Amino acid sequence: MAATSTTTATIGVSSLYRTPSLDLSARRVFPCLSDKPHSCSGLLKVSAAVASKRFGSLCLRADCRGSRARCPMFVPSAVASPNSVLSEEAFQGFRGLSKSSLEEGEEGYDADAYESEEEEEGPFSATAGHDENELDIASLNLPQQLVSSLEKRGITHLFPIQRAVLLPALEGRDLIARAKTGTGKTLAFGIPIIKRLSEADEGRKTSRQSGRLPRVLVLAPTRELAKQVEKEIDESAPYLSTVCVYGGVSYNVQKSALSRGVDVVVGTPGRIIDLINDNSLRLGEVEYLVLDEADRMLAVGFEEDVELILEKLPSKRQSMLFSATMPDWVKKLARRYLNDPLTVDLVGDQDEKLAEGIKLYAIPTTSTSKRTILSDLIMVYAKGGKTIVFTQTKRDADEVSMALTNSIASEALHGDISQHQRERTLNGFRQGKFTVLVATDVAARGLDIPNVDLIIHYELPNDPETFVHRSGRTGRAGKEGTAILMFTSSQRRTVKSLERDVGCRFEFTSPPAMQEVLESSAEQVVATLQGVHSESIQYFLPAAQRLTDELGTQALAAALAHLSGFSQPPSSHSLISHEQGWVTLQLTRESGHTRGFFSARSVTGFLSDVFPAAADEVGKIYMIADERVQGAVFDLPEDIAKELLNKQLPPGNSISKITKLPTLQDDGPPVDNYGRFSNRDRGSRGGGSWERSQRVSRNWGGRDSDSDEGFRRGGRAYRTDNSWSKSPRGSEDDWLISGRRSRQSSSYGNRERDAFFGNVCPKYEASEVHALIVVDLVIALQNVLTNSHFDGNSCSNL
Ligand SMILES: Nc1ncnc2c1ncn2[C@@H]1O[C@H](COP(=O)(O)OP(=O)(O)OP(=O)(O)O)[C@@H](O)[C@H]1O
Repeated sequence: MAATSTTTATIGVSSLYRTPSLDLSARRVFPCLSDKPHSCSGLLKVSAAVASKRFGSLCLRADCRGSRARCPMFVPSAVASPNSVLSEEAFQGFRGLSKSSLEEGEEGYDADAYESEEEEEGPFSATAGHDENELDIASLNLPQQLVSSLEKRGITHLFPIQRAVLLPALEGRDLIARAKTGTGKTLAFGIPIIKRLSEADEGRKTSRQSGRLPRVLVLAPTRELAKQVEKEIDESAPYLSTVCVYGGVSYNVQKSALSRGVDVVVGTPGRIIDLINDNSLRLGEVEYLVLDEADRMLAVGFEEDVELILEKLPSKRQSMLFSATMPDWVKKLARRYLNDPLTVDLVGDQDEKLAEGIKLYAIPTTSTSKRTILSDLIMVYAKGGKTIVFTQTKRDADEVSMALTNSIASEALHGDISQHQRERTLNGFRQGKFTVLVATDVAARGLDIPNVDLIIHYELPNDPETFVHRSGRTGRAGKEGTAILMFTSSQRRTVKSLERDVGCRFEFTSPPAMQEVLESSAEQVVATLQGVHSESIQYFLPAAQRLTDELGTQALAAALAHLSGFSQPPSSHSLISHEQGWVTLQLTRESGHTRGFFSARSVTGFLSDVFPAAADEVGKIYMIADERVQGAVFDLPEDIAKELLNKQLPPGNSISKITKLPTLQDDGPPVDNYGRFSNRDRGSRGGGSWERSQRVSRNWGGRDSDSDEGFRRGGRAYRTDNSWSKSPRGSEDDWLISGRRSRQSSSYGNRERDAFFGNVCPKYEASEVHALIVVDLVIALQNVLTNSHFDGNSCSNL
């Protein structure tokens, strides 16, 4: 420390932007950097985005350090290249980033020393004279038309990623950028490109020339994202001609739009290649290239197409690459096709990757209870707002959507649905014609649907990135939102891994109790009533008057109950399986009264002693996770439970009906796809999560169950190396500790088997199906035997 002389200049970013021209270099803003001999030119750390919750507080700070040893300039990685623009957060996570930087293998820098200096100043030290209003878009010397069209859409201040990208993009630098979901990446490249195109067009007669070739090419991995980017650019700069090209629709419209002359082409790689081959799209005049969601290109198998397109671009151009992660292929692209790129990272490895304002819940379910719980979750957590439910497969998306439609208007969105229908569905959802969209991961990335209140991960995502992108469909543009992860008992550990990988915390909670569902549906009905037209009300007033006279508030309550779909009283349901007609009880034993190890077997034994009918009918039994409590929860049919609750119990034991599940013990291996394909890589848990995630992404691409443009490179992975992890059968039984088969579990078996063959048969040859049947039987037998070890009674069920 003593040997270091540190000069820190902290300057409000507005002083940068208020200069007459935005075409400034950092050195002009911080003259000390270039003028003073001690200033070690290039020793610039621009902490471009210190985002407050409201994206409000931003400062740029230049640190001129007199010591070579301690200076970020000497970090020879691309991330910390002399002109890198990094957030404070990114700098905190610098060590991890530099590992995965483009110039791997070179010497690192003393991150600890650097951090200690950070601490002295405080990583987010308030900027003297910083004023949010100084950053408003109107004062940035942008084209007036652009400012007005942004203003019309309520966009008056730059978001952090936009602030961070603006200056270097205007300087013509190539960029690699990373920011959290929903934080405005599209306009981050959109605004500078539009500004430069507009300036170039000023006074040019030929700017509207028919047949002109595109100057901007934006590559997006999915049709939906491409359309969205096009919309954002078109709405921001309607005076430019923007054309979107993607597969699944006729070529003619796209070709004639291109032939009329175009400024910006946004598209998916497959269709772009087709149009190039057809000579309808010529890229010889492209000055700006944007690769949006570059890692996703890899995941959906667009590597070759992207490279082919990049080869066809003029070498003199500006390129901007946006990517959530940096798989090897993306690094390779950056090395090969970007010119001395500047890295803008507003995420960093240590931080939560989700936008702030997204509340996360994890809710235990079983495969049989999922659907019932789902509609309750939507009722209680979305409260009539927009919800996106994510499934793993197209089939599930269809089925879940169909099942929901009985109670809530919903539609499915996945890759097998025609492009036109997908667009109709998305528009309907945007306009609020229906409130629940059930989608595969095709919809997870990039879709910007305003005001989505709730995301439900009906099935666990395959990797942390998918979780982040799915969840990022809510809480956009600084708004609040909720994401709920549904998991089964055997997936609890996976949920914990997810927390670690994403850097987030779930609130573990039970499925909504019936009371909550009733209250929420009453609230929604009341809200709907408020929307009834006053004229319509007049027609019903006499009847309402009569009813009120006869029944008082009962009349209104009856109407609310009916409109909520509860004309009949709700039946009780299990908290474990959510099946109707069942209740969940908790047995607790005081510590002095236990004989040996308290287990599921002790529970059945206990029930046999107290009330044999209960032992015969008991459903699933789970031990309570809290070590200080000797207890278990179990399901019983409602009538049996009532009788049991009236029985005299041996001293030290108590049984009660519960309305919320306590935390239960974990059993069995995780049953999901999460990180499965990266197990080998993960074995050495040494790499940072950025590094790990590359491997996840690469492998994940191979099994995408619903990728865009028909890029389906793997079948449904029911059978994996040594497990049946996605098989719908048996997953429950894997962790079932129940001593006996109950009515519940036997019905489960049939249903699941049907689902299994229904799912598998269309995808497999007859011989494979036979093999699957055999394996299925073997597993079933193993389960029975396992249970018979556990509880001799099970054998009698054979
Ligand atoms: N400066 C701004 N002020 C207000 N709203 C903005 C601003 N910039 C962008 N938005 C809005 O925020 C929303 C999210 O922007 P965008 O889709 O570009 O985010 P993103 O970072 O690309 O998200 P994702 O990673 O999910 O693709 C859009 O509706 C956009 O219009």
